[in-house]
Amino acid sequence: MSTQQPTIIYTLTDEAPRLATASLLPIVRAFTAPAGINVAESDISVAARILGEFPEALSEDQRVPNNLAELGKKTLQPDANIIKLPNISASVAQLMAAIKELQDKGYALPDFPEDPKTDEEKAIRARYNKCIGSAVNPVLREGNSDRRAPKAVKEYARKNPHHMAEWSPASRSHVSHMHHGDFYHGEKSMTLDRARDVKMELLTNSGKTIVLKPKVSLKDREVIDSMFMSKKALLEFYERQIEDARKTGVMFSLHVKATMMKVSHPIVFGHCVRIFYKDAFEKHAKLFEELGVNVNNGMVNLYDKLETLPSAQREEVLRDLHACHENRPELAMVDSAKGITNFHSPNDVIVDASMPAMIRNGGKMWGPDGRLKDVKAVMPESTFARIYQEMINFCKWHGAFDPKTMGTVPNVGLMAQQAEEYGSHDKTFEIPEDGVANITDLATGEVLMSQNVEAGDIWRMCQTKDAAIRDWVKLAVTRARNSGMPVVFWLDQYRPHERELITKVKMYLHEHDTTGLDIQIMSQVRAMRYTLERVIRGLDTISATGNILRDYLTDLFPIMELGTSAKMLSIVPLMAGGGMYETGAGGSAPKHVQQLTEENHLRWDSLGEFLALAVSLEDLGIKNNNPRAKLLARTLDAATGKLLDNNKGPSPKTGQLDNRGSHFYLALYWAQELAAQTEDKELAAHFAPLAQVLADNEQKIVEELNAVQGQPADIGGYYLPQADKLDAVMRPSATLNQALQGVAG
Ligand SMILES: NC(=O)C1=CN([C@@H]2O[C@H](COP(=O)(O)OP(=O)(O)OC[C@H]3O[C@@H](n4cnc5c(N)ncnc54)[C@H](OP(=O)(O)O)[C@@H]3O)[C@@H](O)[C@H]2O)C=CC1
Ligand SMILES: O=C(O)CCC(=O)C(=O)O
Ligand SMILES: [Mg+2]
Repeated sequence: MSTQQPTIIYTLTDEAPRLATASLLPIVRAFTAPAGINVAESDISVAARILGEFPEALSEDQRVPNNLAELGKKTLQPDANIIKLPNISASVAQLMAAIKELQDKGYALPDFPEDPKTDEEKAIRARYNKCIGSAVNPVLREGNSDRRAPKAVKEYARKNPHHMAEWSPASRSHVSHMHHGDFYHGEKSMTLDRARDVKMELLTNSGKTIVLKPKVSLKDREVIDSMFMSKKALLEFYERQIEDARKTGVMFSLHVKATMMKVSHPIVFGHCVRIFYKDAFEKHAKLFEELGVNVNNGMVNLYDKLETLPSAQREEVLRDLHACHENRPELAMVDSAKGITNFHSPNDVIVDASMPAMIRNGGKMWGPDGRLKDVKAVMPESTFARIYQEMINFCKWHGAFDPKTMGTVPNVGLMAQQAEEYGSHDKTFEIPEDGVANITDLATGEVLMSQNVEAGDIWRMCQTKDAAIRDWVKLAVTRARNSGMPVVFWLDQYRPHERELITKVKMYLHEHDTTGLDIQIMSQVRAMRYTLERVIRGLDTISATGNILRDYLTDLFPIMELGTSAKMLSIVPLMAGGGMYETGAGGSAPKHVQQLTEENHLRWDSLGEFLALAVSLEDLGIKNNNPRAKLLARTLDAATGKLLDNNKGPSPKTGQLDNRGSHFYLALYWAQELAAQTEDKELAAHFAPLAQVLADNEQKIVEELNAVQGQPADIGGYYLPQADKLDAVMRPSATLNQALQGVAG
């Protein structure tokens, strides 16, 4: 690869997007190569990240570079142009499954130490921990977030509205959150007066000093927060909510984000499971301890451990677990046919996607009997849970949203430089003993923030850099100016962290010409109400939010407006000048892989990839003064519009056009657009034969693509599919493959 050649880095990730890439990337390359644009790959899948972490365990030919670290460095360079597909943020159970698959494939990785004791085990565990949870996004997102539905997509949704279930004012569904003892209520926050190095330490009531984090380097004007969740308050809260659900006869459902909040939320999740099955956990406490059961990783962890017991003993435990259900409410199900509950695995129910799905379903979730029912959605942390209750209230009063008429709510989200919760993982601790948790200046000994905590409380520190906040305000103003939409900063003056942000937002707004712009600051609940009042009148409102609400709102509104967040344009203008173009705002759709392996149908919609590629090309065109890149971007957008108009997106049903078929149509329309344009005759001539051959063979290609469906497909692995098998499954049309090869020359 010449260093002069403009390059787009396309990430290889996991699950459905990885499968889709096997089909789409050859098409992308066929179109970009004639314009002199190189498309490089960077494999940041969980499998590649694991392998990259343990080079010494692998033979020479098995070793892979640490792509994530390389890509992280790239985001700091002004010429970065990265297309980032969603990746698995792995739970412990997923990580263990991935390790097992790799070991079975001959990679001599060490076993995952579930309960590390020796120094060696602890060191291995620390390395594996780097691969758990949201390990990619905080590293790559060196910019704030701009997520919106492009005009064509919104228009399409208005003309082709997805199904929205009805909302009844009599619905008993609601959100339950803590009213004291959670992160919101105990938060302290401050803006630094200068750069400082601090430590996090616990002074126990028994007189010990435990240094939990020896050094955190903080920058001048950075906002830091110290907050804790009381274990006692959390357990009481769960007990009360479980009992309330039982008494009132609604289903119980827990919604957390154990993937992104990889340290705190598995603990929060585990407490709920143990309280729900309290009697069985008390009775078998010793046995569970011996087995090393850890339901922070879900009930699946317990079931797996029980497999090692003699059958009589196992049956007894299972009977006792079942008996708990007598005195407990029904649990919402992930898969009622298979008996998989919300407690099975902490990565099955992820709040950003799970709450919108429930609201779209008229406030209902699936029950154990396979019926949709009203539900108590339990989200312990009140900070953000309240927005969902506000939306539910609104739906009960006004009925379901109407995708035909509703306005749009784009988001400008603060996330750069590991803002807020993103950077908190290595500063989150389960408190071992009662005491005082201090953040102390290393040089002066000054205690900056102090909390009284008890054993089992979760204490954490968050950081938000001044430069990131300043850039976020700028992005919000730019978006307001470019779109003509009002902006609401969702900030709560009663929350200490957000009070600090309000001061900075007001200050940095003065750096911009805001004449004629409508920019307001409102607490979350008011912001939601205000936005929804506009939404039902067809009015658009930009939400400018912190990191968690960025995540929540960019699934919530798109799922109401478009049926899915996969159709979002998701741009990260990198602070160093480059660009990262994410594909959609959703995840990696694990259920789609199952359908592919069972029925050879991939319902993944690559619209997010199409949109991302167009802005990536446009950016490349502008920054490199490359007219061909700009032309590719324009024609790709036109092709995507045509694809929407002609309804050539993938169908969820096996036997109909799927992901691969939609890629074919994109190629056809893109080639036709390029052949038809007159500003670059050479490129037109280059693509005319492809346009012709694809059009002539449309029926044949679609038949070839559809004919393979209905049978199981073997891709040679889940976390590390086998390249040749993946290729064969995802590129089954010889006619299409030949045509693409022809254009590549
Ligand atoms: N940017 C990133 O890296 C992100 C990664 N994740 C990770 O993804 C994994 C799965 O997360 P989960 O919470 O289940 O959320 P997902 O968004 O993956 O799945 C929820 C549902 O959304 C629908 N969906 C999402 N994307 C598409 C698409 N492109 N085409 C069609 N339908 C789509 C599917 O609905 P249906 O089943 O009805 O087809 C899917 O089942 C987790 O490991 C999570 O951590 C999550 C969010 C962002
Ligand atoms: O990083 C993650 O784990 C998920 C991110 C996510 O859901 C999002 O950015 O919308
Ligand atoms: Mg999300």
